[in-house]
Amino acid sequence: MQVALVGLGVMGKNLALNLIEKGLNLVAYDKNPDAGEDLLSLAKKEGFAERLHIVSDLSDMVRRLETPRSILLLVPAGELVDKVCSELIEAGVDINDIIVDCGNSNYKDGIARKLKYQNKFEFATMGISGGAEGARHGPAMMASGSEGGWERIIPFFEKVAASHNGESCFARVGQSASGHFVKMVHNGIEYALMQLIAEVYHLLRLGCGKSNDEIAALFDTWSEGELNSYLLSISSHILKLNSSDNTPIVDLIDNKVGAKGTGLWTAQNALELGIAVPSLVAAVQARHLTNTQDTHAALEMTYAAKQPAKVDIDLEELRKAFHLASLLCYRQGLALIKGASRSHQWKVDLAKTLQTWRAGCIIRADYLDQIAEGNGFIDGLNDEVIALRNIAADAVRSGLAFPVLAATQTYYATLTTPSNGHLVQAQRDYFGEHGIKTHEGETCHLTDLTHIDAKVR
Ligand SMILES: NC(=O)C1=CN([C@@H]2O[C@H](COP(=O)(O)OP(=O)(O)OC[C@H]3O[C@@H](n4cnc5c(N)ncnc54)[C@H](OP(=O)(O)O)[C@@H]3O)[C@@H](O)[C@H]2O)C=CC1
Ligand SMILES: O=C(CO)[C@H](O)[C@H](O)COP(=O)(O)O
Repeated sequence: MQVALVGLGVMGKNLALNLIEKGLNLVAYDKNPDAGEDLLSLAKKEGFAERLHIVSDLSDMVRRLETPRSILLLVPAGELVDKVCSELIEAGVDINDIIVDCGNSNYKDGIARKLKYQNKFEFATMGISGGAEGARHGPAMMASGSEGGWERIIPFFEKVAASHNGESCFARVGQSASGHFVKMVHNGIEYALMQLIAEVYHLLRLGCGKSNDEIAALFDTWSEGELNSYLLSISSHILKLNSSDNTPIVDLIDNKVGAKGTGLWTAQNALELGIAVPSLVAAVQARHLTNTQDTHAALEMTYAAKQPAKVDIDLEELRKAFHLASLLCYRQGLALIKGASRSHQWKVDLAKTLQTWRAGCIIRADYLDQIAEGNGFIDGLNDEVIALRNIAADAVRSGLAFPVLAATQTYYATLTTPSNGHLVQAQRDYFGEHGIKTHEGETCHLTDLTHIDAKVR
């Protein structure tokens, strides 16, 4: 089988090597000729360059491909995707060809492009996760759509993707551009889990005065049990890295955090759909706050100045709190996918979605077994509930900032304790005559239930 790949950066180069290694013939192009040369020399070194053909323009690529053509794009999201699509039309792709956008594109752009290109070629979308290592050795692949062109390439993607217990982490999760929506939410969860780990680190380092090595050792102990996850493992590894003069690498890094858009889109979509994902939103805003010039988060860049320990944390309680908080981040993401699927009629299969996250991707974790068992995956975690409450309280008492930990504890409490919406309903009706709904389900006004002599002015 033969496919083409446009964009040979971090993801494209590594996916290209993976594709060739698995037996595919690849025609590859990047606007930067050095990227093609670099890929060719890597493929030579690994001994499978005979299945790789680097081209220096898209017309040559289109000419060389067997028809119907299958072309993958791994270029930065946004206008560049349309630019490459236009160039490919110019180069001669036709209605029988499939072009799969594999970047982190906004799913709304995917829906628009499907319509825009419907008479030119088949436009399909697929989210990929796993970074450079995943792309090289087996990423998670979240595809969608029911187009005919997929049938040609699916058997191959199933082999190229990571696998978990012998099952591929490639799936067409639902209809339309739902694959990109699922990848977007994957990243929203990713932001929240990264921030949560950073907050646990923060509490231990500044709150309890532990060293990077001690925290790394604790993370390693946790990884030996049910908390084993890719993000926890890389965090421990990072904490153990030292510069040549033995300074911990983390202490040399500025604390302003960038973002490319998927976390923000997750928050925006959740707000638009009316689905609560407070931990995911808090993680996006935590990044924003690191970039706000006049906050301490931005000004006090490093941990170099030693601060005295302020809180006494029970480490077993911290482990349990971290466990429940992590599960709750996935719960929010899955609720968002479910709600969006219902609104857009995408028929997203959550079991297939979770299957794509089992290996290869950034949010892979052993406790996904627990999540895959179904909706009740946070039921019965009574000790963890108490632990989350106690740790959140300890954290707040330290005076340091824990946006995701606090939001997650509040999220759980909101799910499981009485709400105070009745007073807010009454306030809205008092000033704006918006109406209230009673326990009996009757819609009326405060003035239907009581006589109000004179309203507060
Ligand atoms: N890095 C990651 O961990 C992940 C990234 N993604 C997504 O995958 C996509 C690619 O990401 P990544 O590989 O990191 O990005 P890179 O910036 O490393 O690579 C993009 C490549 O596309 C090339 N390119 C740009 N414009 C064109 C064009 N018009 N024609 C051909 N090639 C072009 C770039 O060339 P040049 O450098 O000369 O501009 C570059 O080599 C993005 O959408 C990203 O969000 C998804 C999952 C993980
Ligand atoms: O998709 C990814 C991982 O799954 C990319 O690494 C992405 O760039 C991460 O998002 P951000 O750059 O906003 O942190």
